[in-house]
Parts: sequence; structure tokens; C-alpha cells
Amino acid sequence: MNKVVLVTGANSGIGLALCERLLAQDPQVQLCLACRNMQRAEAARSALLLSHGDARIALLRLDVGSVRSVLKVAEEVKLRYNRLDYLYLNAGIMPNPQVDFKALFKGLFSRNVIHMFATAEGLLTQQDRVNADGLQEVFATNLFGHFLLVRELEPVLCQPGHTARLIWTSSSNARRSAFSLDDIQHRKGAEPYSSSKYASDLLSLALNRRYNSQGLFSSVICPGLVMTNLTYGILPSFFWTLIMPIMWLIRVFTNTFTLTPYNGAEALSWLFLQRPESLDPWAKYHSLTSGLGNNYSQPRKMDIDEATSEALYEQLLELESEVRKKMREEDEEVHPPGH
Ligand SMILES: NC(=O)C1=CN([C@@H]2O[C@H](COP(=O)(O)OP(=O)(O)OC[C@H]3O[C@@H](n4cnc5c(N)ncnc54)[C@H](OP(=O)(O)O)[C@@H]3O)[C@@H](O)[C@H]2O)C=CC1
Ligand SMILES: CC(C)=CCC[C@@H](C)[C@H]1CC[C@H]2C3=C(CC[C@]12C)[C@@]1(C)CCC(=O)C[C@@H]1CC3
Repeated sequence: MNKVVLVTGANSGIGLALCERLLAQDPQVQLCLACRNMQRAEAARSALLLSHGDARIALLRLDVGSVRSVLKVAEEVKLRYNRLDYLYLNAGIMPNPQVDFKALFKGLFSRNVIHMFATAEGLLTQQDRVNADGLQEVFATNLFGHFLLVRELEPVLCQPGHTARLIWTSSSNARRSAFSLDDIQHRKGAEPYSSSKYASDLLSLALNRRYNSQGLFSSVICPGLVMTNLTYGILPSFFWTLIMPIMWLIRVFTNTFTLTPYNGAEALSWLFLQRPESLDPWAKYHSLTSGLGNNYSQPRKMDIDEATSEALYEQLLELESEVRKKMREEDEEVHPPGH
């Protein structure tokens, strides 16, 4: 049976490289690219068709940071497909990033230099904003929209006699200290990206606990440091041009500098081939590239616990019902009952 695979944020970077790799692994796969910009989605489809002329590639307009868009696209998916085999939760943003150059310079001469380059710990902050739904944008895009999508797609993901997979693109930048159960949207801090990625690690564990019995399995990956629109947005382009030779040099000493989207998609495409029962729900699967340029995946235990993951899940359910109530009220204002 042809596998049906939906990828969010599939029009560039790691998501697009994943689609390319999936088509190379299994030309029969039915791909569905869920993107917020249809022009970029069309361009991605054309690029994929250049190397895989017979590929079955559908496009969906999805702004994963908008509740209405997620609800609409989920309805469309349920109309188009009666079963979904893989849902890659990959779209992500890091708005207005700022590098702490003082910390970077200090880190260069410390024993933690490899760890600093692998995780960006202490180097990066971002400026977040509130979106049209009243949610913090990074939380809404990187986590909550995807959570809602999973909940809405439950009927096509949880089919009797079938297994289905959720695969989250997390990050080595996910950090416990950036996340708080008292502020899951990270309204107060300056590391919303770290917080949202840590929350995705927690959520994956909670989803496994809830859904494994219904044949739905969730995994988390880290692509390493990959040069994409997201990373190019962190520093001015002339700076990247200047430090690129240094980046390739660092790559010899750390396997987390995967650098190309193809390499970064290693763990995502590796997971595509694994039996879900053989995977560890506590592990993050890392895409790694050796100094000689060989790609491999490696599981590393996540710094998460069951109580926090369960508490986050409960809060997400609460937020979901608040958001749904707000949508109903807004709809009633436009179309009052009885009219
Ligand atoms: N690059 C890296 O080093 C690392 C990246 N990651 C994660 O990998 C994932 C992919 O990012 P990457 O490939 O690097 O960067 P890109 O910016 O190339 O890709 C991000 C994708 O997400 C899409 N996207 C962003 N916001 C939305 C939205 N609201 N609705 C729908 N789609 C959206 C983008 O669409 P558009 O083109 O319209 O902006 C784009 O297709 C992200 O989750 C990121 O956090 C994790 C660790 C390291
Ligand atoms: C001299 C030199 C190589 C400077 C570059 C310093 C930083 C700009 C990078 C060092 C570690 C990088 C990193 C990321 C972005 C760029 C760095 C901060 C990410 C945060 C990108 C997105 C992620 O999800 C994880 C990455 C971890 C490492």
C-alpha cells in the first residue's frame, strides 16, 4: 500500500530535503506538502518533480501558527485521505534572533566550546510577539499549531489495524531551563525557541503515552546545525560568508555540524524506515555527520520527565478548549444563531 506522508514546512530547508530523500527511498510515496506560501510550495513541488517526474505530490495551504488555518487544513486532509501514515511536524520559526557575541567570544576559549557550538547554549535570544489568536507566535507555530493538527487528524492517524507516525523536528537548542510550566508560551523570557523545542520533546512523550495503544507513535529528532533560511536569518549574510570556512573546519571536530539540509534530514529519513515499536520514546534521534562527511543517526536520552510532560499535555488540552470556545464565539458574532 502506498504510504501517505504529510510534511509541514516542506517548501525549504530540512523539510524540502526530507521530501527529496523520501522520494528517493520510496518512489511510490504519496507526499503532501503543507506550506503557508503557495508560490513557494509550487516551486518546491516543481523542484521535486525535476528529479522524480512521476512523484505524487499534493499541496496544502497551512499556516501552522493560525488556529483557523490548522482546523481548515485538517478538514481538507480528512476529505482527501482516509489514512495518514506519517506526519512530519517540521515547520518552525526563530524570529528576531540575537547572538550574544561576548558569550561567543568567551566560549571560544573555554572547555565548553564544542557544547556551545552544538547547542548554542547561552548564545541566542529572540524577540517574540503575540499573534492574531492572542498566542505567542513561536509557541503557536513550533508547538501549539502542530498539537492541534495532531488532535484534529486523530481519525486518519488512528486507524484500526494500522500504525501511524508523528515525527517532530526538535533541536539541540531545546533546554529544560528555558521552559516553565508556569509560562508554557514563554511570554516572559527571551528564549521562546528553546522553550518551544523543549516543549515538543515533552509533548512527544505524552503523545506516546496517550496514543501508542491506538497504533500512533511519536518520535523526536535533532537535525544538527544546518544552513537554511532559519540559520541565515541569525547573522548578516556577509558574516556567514566570512565564517563559512571556519564552519567547515569546526565540522571536522564536531559531528553536529551537519550543515546541508540533506545531511540534516538524515534522522528524519532514517525514522521513516524504522519499525515504530523498536524506537525509544525517551530518545531524541540526532542527525550526525562525521569529519569525513558520512551521515548517521544516533539516539540520545532526552532531559525530560513524565510528570512535566503530563502537566504540559493537560495545559495544552485546556488551551485548546479555550481557543475553540473563542473561535465559536467569533463565528457566532459573524453568523448569529437563528439567522
Ligand atoms: N537549521 C537548523 O540548524 C535547525 C533547524 N531546526 C528546525 O528544523 C525545522 C525546519 O527549519 P529549517 O529547514 O532549518 O528552516 P527553513 O526556514 O528553511 O524552514 C522552515 C519551514 O517552516 C515553514 N514555516 C514557518 N512558519 C510557518 C507557518 N506558520 N506555517 C507553515 N509553515 C511555516 C517555512 O515556510 P516559509 O518558507 O513560508 O517561511 C519553511 O518551509 C524547524 O522546526 C527548525 O526549528 C532544528 C535544529 C537546527
Ligand atoms: C565562529 C562561528 C562559527 C560563529 C557562529 C556562531 C553562532 C552563530 C552559531 C554557533 C552555534 C550555532 C547553532 C545555531 C545557530 C547558529 C549558532 C548559534 C542553532 C541555534 C540554529 C537552530 C537550532 O535549532 C540549533 C542550532 C544550534 C547551534
